[in-house]
Amino acid sequence: MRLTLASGSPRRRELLAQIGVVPDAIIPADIDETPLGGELPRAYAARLAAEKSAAVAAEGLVLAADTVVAVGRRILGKPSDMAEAEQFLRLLSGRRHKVITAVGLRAEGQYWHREVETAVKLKVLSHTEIAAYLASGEWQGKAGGYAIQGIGGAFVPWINGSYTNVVGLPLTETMNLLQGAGYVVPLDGEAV
Ligand SMILES: Cc1cn([C@H]2C[C@H](O)[C@@H](COP(=O)(O)OP(=O)(O)OP(=O)(O)O)O2)c(=O)[nH]c1=O
Repeated sequence: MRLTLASGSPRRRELLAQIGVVPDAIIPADIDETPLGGELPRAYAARLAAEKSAAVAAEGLVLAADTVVAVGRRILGKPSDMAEAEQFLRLLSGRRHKVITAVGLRAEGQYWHREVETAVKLKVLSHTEIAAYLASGEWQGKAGGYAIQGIGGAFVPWINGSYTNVVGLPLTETMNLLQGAGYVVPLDGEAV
């Protein structure tokens, strides 16, 4: 069965590769990521994953995902510039927050999806740490302005839930969606 990954995120491709899933095509979806008025983080992520999967026309299965950081009702997406990344890091400093990834899988006429939440705590960040992190550029393209899989990992003393969900694709749920749609993953019996 043909699988298209509707994502430009190298992390999503690498996470799939980690479980032996190699898409037949990778086509990033170009959609408007502006939240609707009053839209809650989980609903926003779910809507974007659905829109990304629908924006790519392909035979077979189309997989898409969207990751956001949620501080209460507030949605932190990818910072648009360094000033916004700084705002996000100041807000997240010393705080527990949620990282929500919505995964969507589309096949002709059908759509399956899961929204997964991981609780993450960031340590209290000093001005020096924030300045050095901003200078590293790692915040670019990362929801909430940090990357747990990078230097940002040093800011995270605690998580509760799926790690791969924070990096951008919850592998357990993604594998379940693929299996449910009849896609044969290596864990079904092929050599990994
Ligand atoms: C919190 C966090 C997010 N991220 C990333 C995962 C996502 O790639 C990104 C959130 O942006 P998304 O809009 O979910 O995805 P994307 O623009 O990177 O790719 P595409 O829409 O084409 O699939 O933040 C990390 O890599 N590490 C982290 O610790």
